[in-house]
Amino acid sequence: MTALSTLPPETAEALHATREKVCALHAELTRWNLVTWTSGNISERVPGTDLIVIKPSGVTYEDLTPASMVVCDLHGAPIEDGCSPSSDTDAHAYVYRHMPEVGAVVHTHSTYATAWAARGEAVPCAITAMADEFGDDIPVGPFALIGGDDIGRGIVATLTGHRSPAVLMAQHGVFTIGKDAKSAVKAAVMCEDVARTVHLARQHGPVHRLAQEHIDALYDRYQNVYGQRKGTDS
Ligand SMILES: O=C(CO)[C@@H](O)[C@@H](O)COP(=O)(O)O
Repeated sequence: MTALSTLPPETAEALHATREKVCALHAELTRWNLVTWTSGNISERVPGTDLIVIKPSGVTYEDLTPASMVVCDLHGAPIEDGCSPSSDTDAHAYVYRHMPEVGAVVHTHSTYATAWAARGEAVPCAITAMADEFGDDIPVGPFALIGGDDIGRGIVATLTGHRSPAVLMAQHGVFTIGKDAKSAVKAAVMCEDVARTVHLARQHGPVHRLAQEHIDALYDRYQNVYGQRKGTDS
């Protein structure tokens, strides 16, 4: 068990900043009604290290603090004594080991998206907001019991080579990935938003997937043109 005090100063500083950020972003899961009680969790890589920070298991959101965020290696083992890491840590860690481009992982049981997961049905890319953020349908991954690599393996198998940053794990809930925790949280927020919209639309009639050429054009615009140019004050 490595004592955090033995880490180089720059690593300790990066770790502290990541703990602060990951703790603060958990408030976005409750703000957008994506979680109930202690469900859900966020993790992020600590820059320049083979460490991650993840939510402690079973701690209510109002009791989360930066210091309670658990520091683990890429196999999900805590590197110091303290809180027990999320029960989904194995899944997060598997994603980090097999998708090096992923900087953060989020897990929720958000209502509408989890209803699609309960049916094992992908959310069809039927609205422009889906094309913007997901660039495709939101896919379904296989059901897997918690603990071990099965959930993580299903996430990686489903999202590798897929434009969507979100996957609906069958009969379980949502996992999203991103370059950083804010991106992965945004994907979770948008996943629930579009799952609700398409669900409500389908209650009153069929929904139709957008033409692929339109999905591609919308995705390219949103990912590469939308918003403020990088580096401009906004
Ligand atoms: O979905 C599961 C397990 O897969 C929940 O227990 C999870 O959302 C919350 O667990 P943690 O409190 O992070 O251990």
